[in-house]
Amino acid sequence: MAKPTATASGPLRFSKMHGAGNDFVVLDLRGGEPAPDADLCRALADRHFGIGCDQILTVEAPLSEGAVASYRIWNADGSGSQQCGNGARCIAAWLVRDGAAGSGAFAVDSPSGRHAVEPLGEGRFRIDMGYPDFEPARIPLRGYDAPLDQYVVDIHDTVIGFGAVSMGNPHAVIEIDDVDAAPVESIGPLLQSTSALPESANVGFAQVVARDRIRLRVYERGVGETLACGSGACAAAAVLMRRGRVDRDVAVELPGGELRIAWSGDDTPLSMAGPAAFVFEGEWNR
Ligand SMILES: N[C@@H](CCC[C@H](N)C(=O)O)C(=O)O
Repeated sequence: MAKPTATASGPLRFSKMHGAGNDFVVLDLRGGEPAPDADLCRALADRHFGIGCDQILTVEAPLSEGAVASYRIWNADGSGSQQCGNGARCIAAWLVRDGAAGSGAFAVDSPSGRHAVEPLGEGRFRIDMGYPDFEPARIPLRGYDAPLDQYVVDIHDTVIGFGAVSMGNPHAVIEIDDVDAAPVESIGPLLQSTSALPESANVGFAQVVARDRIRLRVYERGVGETLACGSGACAAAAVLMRRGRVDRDVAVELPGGELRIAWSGDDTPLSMAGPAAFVFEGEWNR
C-alpha cells in the first residue's frame, strides 16, 4: 500500500485512524502542504458530506532535536487544540508504519511539548503525556489564585462542582455516581460556556468504580461527546489521584475502549497507554 502523503496539488491523501473509538483524519504535511484551514477541517470532519472524524491530525517536521516528527490537532468544528492523547498514539502508529520511527522508543513533538513514545506491541503505545498542571491561570480558569480540589460555578442557577487541570489543553472533571446517567449533553456545553473557562474546556464525567478503575465520558471542546478522550482520561485520573480517590495506576473505561493511566506524582510525567488503529486510506477531492 502506498504511503499516504499530502502533495501541493491534486487529491489530498489521508489515513483514517482511531484510538479507542476517538477517530481521526491524518494528513502528512511534511512535503510542505499548508495546514488545513477551519473550512477544510469542518468539511473533512463532516460525517455525511465528508470523511467523518472527531479531529484532524497533521504530521509535520520535528520541532526539537531528536524527535522524529511533530503533530498538530484540529477539532471537527475547525478550532485548534494543544493536545490529543488518542491522537498521539495514532500519530505514533502512523510514524512506525511510515518508517520515520523504528520499532523501539522514539519522541514526537506536539503543540504542548515533546512526548516520549514506547511501542508496546499489538498496536498499543505508551505516551509520556507531560505534567498535569493544576495552576488555575494556566488551565486557564478565572477567579481563583491557587489550585483547589473542587471549584464551583453557578450558571443560570445550575450549580456545578468540578476539578480542573491542564494536560496542555483545558479539562474540567465532574465526579458522578453513575456515568451512564451523566447529564453529558446538557452540563457539558453549559460548563463550557462559563466565562470562568475563557478557552472553554473538555468536560469529563468520571465515576470511580474501584481504586484502580474509573468509568469516563467526555464532552469534548470543538466536537461534543466522543467515544474516548485520551487527554480527558489523563485529566480525570490526575484529578482523582490528587484527591486521593484512586491509586496512582488506573484503568479508564471509556465508551470506545480502555486506557491505562499512571502518574506517580508531581515531579514525574503522567503516562497513558492504549490502542491505535488504522481504518482506511483515501484521497480527498478538493
Ligand atoms: N480527543 C482528544 C482531545 C482533542 C482536543 C480537544 N477536543 C480540545 O479541544 O482540547 C484526546 O484524545 O485527548
